[in-house]
Amino acid sequence: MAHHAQRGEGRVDSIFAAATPPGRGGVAVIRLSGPEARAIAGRLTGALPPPRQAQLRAFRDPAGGEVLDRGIVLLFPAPASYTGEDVVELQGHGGPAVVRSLLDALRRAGGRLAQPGEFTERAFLNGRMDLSQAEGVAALIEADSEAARRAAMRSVEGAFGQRVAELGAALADRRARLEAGLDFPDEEEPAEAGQAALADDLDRLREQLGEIRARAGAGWRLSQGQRVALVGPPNAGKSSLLNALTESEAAIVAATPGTTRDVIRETARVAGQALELLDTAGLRPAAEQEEVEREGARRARASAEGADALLLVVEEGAAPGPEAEEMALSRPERPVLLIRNKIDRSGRPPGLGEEPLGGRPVTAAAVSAHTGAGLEAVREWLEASLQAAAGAEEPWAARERHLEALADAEQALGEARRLAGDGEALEDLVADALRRAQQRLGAITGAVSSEDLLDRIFSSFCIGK
Ligand SMILES: Nc1nc2c(ncn2[C@@H]2O[C@H](COP(=O)(O)OP(=O)(O)OP(=O)(O)O)[C@@H](O)[C@H]2O)c(=O)[nH]1
Ligand SMILES: [K+]
Ligand SMILES: [Mg+2]
Repeated sequence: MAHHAQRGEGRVDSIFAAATPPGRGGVAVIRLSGPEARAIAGRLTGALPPPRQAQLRAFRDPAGGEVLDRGIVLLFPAPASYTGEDVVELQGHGGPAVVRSLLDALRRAGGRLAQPGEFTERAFLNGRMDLSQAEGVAALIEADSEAARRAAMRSVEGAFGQRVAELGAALADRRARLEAGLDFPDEEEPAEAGQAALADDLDRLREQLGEIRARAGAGWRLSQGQRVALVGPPNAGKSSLLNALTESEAAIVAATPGTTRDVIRETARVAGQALELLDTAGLRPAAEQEEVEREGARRARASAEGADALLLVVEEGAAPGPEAEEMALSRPERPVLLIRNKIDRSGRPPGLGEEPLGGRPVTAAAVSAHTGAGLEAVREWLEASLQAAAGAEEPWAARERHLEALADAEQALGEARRLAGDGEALEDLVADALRRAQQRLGAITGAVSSEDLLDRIFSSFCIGK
């Protein structure tokens, strides 16, 4: 597989890529890494500057000597570079033709165009970072909110990987004790004492794992972006609210009930974070629905199902009706805001309050989609509820594969704990479950990894990283 040409037997080749995005800009950065990086760059620039010193050079065609561009050269010698190899950076003018000509010259000078994520993969293979940190780098680049950036930085700086590695080491210790027979030393010692100590230790380890899962889970949800659905009876003003909250004209608004049939999606920004707002068809009792309306209601239900929070919209003074109310309360843990719209007609002041809905209190907001009154309170409610729904303070940027590994480890530890609690001295089985948990944790940091796993991880990176 080309992606891993540098690994295994044989020599390591030297790779290059533009580190800045395609398009036009003031400066484009091209990076080279590998044992031949100095020689290859030197064929374009002549003598390289001393390490970490920026110097101006002409970038020449290695064959004809034509000056392709003029810019800054930087050398980062191995091992104290991003990849752990010799790295040379060329900073040229940020135009597509300039970048193309430099990349072509580097290829002819003996380099190979890097695969997506290949620089970071080399950093991992050379021990510059663990896998969770490498994936944190990808999360940092993908982050488009302040909260996601912070979570990614925590992972890049190694907090996630370190906690996972510490727990893995604790599991290894516990397993070593078991395998050495220290818990159940001889026939005279009552077996219950050893059993109880083992059970206590396993409880503690599971608690630590639970904390890690909570923080990784919260980070994963952050990276997913959250969805909020507008639901309610026809003509309540759902589409008007979608437009007002997203400052768009995405949804058709009309005085005719049943205007919205398809689900309309639009991005709203709340506290610097993008969330997806869904406008849905108005809901009436099934008996009154005609064919298209029924399909609209089905789509509304499906969208509401997966939403992280619901805005239940009614006209001020009206009831939501059983269909909308049932949908709003279908998942008790999910935040619901009851919106009383069109207060411009009654002159009621905007603001938040509390009202019973299906027997439990929910927050209610008095708003006007027309004047915008009360919409700030809706945004604040969204910010607070979605933060709470993400759970855990100080989340770590994490991917789905991390959550899977943590869930598997939790299952294995749970099994170990059950065996320990059974009162049977099944040391081998407990040790075996601990080993499985440890292995799954090792997959997060890369202590345990396979070529296949690395391929999947790094191929999702952008080129030049
Ligand atoms: N006075 C007043 N009228 C509003 C307000 N919001 C919406 N309307 C009007 O109410 C009617 C219905 O608005 P829509 O936004 O289409 O309502 P909807 O809930 O999306 O309706 P359906 O898609 O048919 O279910 C339109 O005539 C809107 O102009 C408001 O805040 N004040
Ligand atoms: K309407
Ligand atoms: Mg509508």
